[in-house]
Amino acid sequence: MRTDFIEELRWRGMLHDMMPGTDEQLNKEMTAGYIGFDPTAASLHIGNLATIMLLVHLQKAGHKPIALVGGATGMIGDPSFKASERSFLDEDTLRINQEGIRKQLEQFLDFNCGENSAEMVNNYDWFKEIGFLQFLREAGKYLSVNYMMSKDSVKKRLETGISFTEFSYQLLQGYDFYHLYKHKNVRLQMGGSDQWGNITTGTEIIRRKEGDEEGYFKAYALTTPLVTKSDGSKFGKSEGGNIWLDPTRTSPFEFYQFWLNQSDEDSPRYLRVFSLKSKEEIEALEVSHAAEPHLRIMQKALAAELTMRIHSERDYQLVLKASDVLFGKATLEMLQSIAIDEFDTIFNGVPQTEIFRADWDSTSNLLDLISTVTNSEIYPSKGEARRALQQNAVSINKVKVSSPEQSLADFELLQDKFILVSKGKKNHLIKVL
Ligand SMILES: N[C@@H](Cc1ccc(O)cc1)C(=O)O
Repeated sequence: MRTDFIEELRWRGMLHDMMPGTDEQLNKEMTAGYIGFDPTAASLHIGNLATIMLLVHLQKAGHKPIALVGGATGMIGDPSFKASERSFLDEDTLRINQEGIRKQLEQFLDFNCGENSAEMVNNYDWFKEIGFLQFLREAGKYLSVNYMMSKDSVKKRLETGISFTEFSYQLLQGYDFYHLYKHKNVRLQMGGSDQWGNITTGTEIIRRKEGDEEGYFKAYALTTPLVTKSDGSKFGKSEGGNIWLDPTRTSPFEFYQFWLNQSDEDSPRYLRVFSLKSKEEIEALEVSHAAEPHLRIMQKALAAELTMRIHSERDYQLVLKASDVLFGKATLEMLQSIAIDEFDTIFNGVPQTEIFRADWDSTSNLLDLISTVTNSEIYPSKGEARRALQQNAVSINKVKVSSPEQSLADFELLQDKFILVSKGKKNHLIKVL
C-alpha cells in the first residue's frame, strides 16, 4: 500500500523544494526515486543521514528507492556551493571509499520486499562505457553554457574561478538522472537543498531529450533542507570533526553522546528528521520533556533510536553502561558485571595506564598506586594525589576511599585485570598486564 510521501516529509519539516507535479507523479503510481552519494570519504556522516532518510521514507511510502554511489562523479568533485576547487582523490582511495559507502547504504533500505525493493547502482558502470565525444554529443549538446552558468550553486565560483572539469560536474549528475530514467524508469531525484541545481540539470536533460507530454514532466526533483543548529554553529560536527557512521571513526559512545547533547530547541526538529517515530509519538515525547526538561527525554529518545539503528542494540546497551560508569551512578556491582570483551568499548576515550602485575603485587598502598598514574589529568602530581585522597575525593572501582592509608587489598581487580580510579567525573583506568 502506498501512503503520502510528500505529506510525511511536510510534517517532518523535510521538504525544502519540489518541482510542480511531483506529488501528482507519486500519487499516480509506484515511483522509483534516487539519491547519489559521492565517495569523498570511506564513511558517510550524519550530514548524509538526512538525505538517506528521504530514501527510507520513500520506500516506507511504497515507492522504490535507488541509492547511487558516485564512482564516476567522485573522480570529479561536486563544486556546488564550494568556495574553491578541490584536489582529486586518487583511485585507490576512491575504490576503498566507494566500498565503504556502499556497505553503509545497504543497511538502511530493504533490498528484498517485492516490487519496491531498493537497488544500488554505481555511475562508474555507465560512465566507463562512454567516450568523451559521445558524451559531448549525448549530453553536452542539450544544455547551453548560459543555462549551466545560471545556477546558484556555481555562481560564486564563476567569479572566483572554476575548472572546466568541475564546471562539467552538473552534466555528469544530469546524465545520471537521464540514464536512470531510461534504464530503470526513475522519475524522481532527491537530495539536500544544495543539490537543486544539479538535480534540475537532470530534469532539463530529460525534458530536452525525451520531451514532455502536454505539460507533464517525465522527471521530478525534490530537496530537503540542510540540517541546521539554532545556535548558528554547524550541525554534525564535534570537536573531533565530523560525526561518522563508521564505529571505528566515531565510537558508538561518542555517537550517542552527540545526540544526547543536542539542545532543547533543536531536538524536536531532529526527532522529526532522524527518527522514524510517528507524529503522535514525537508530540508525546515533547509533552513529557516539557514537564521535566532536566530528564532530557527528547535527547535520550533520539540518542537511543539512532544508536540502535546505526550501530546495534548491544552497542546501545554498552553505551548506557558506559555513561553510568563514566558519569555517575555506577556501583561496584555494575563494574563487576562488565564482561572482559566490553572493557575496550566502555572505556574507549578514558585515559588509561598499564602497569605490570609484579608492580601491582608489590604495591601495598594506595598513594603508591595512584602515583603510578600521576601526570594523568586526574592527578597532575603526587602531592595532589595525596591531597585528593585526604579529602576523600577518590573512588576506586566506584567505592569511596576512606583514608589514604587504606590497604589495596580491600580492592579487587575487575576481571582480574582492571582498576578504575575516579575523582568526581574524571576517570582513569589502570590495566594490570
Ligand atoms: N552531487 C551529489 C552526489 C551525486 C552524484 C551523482 C548523482 O547522480 C547524484 C548525486 C553530492 O555531492 O552530494
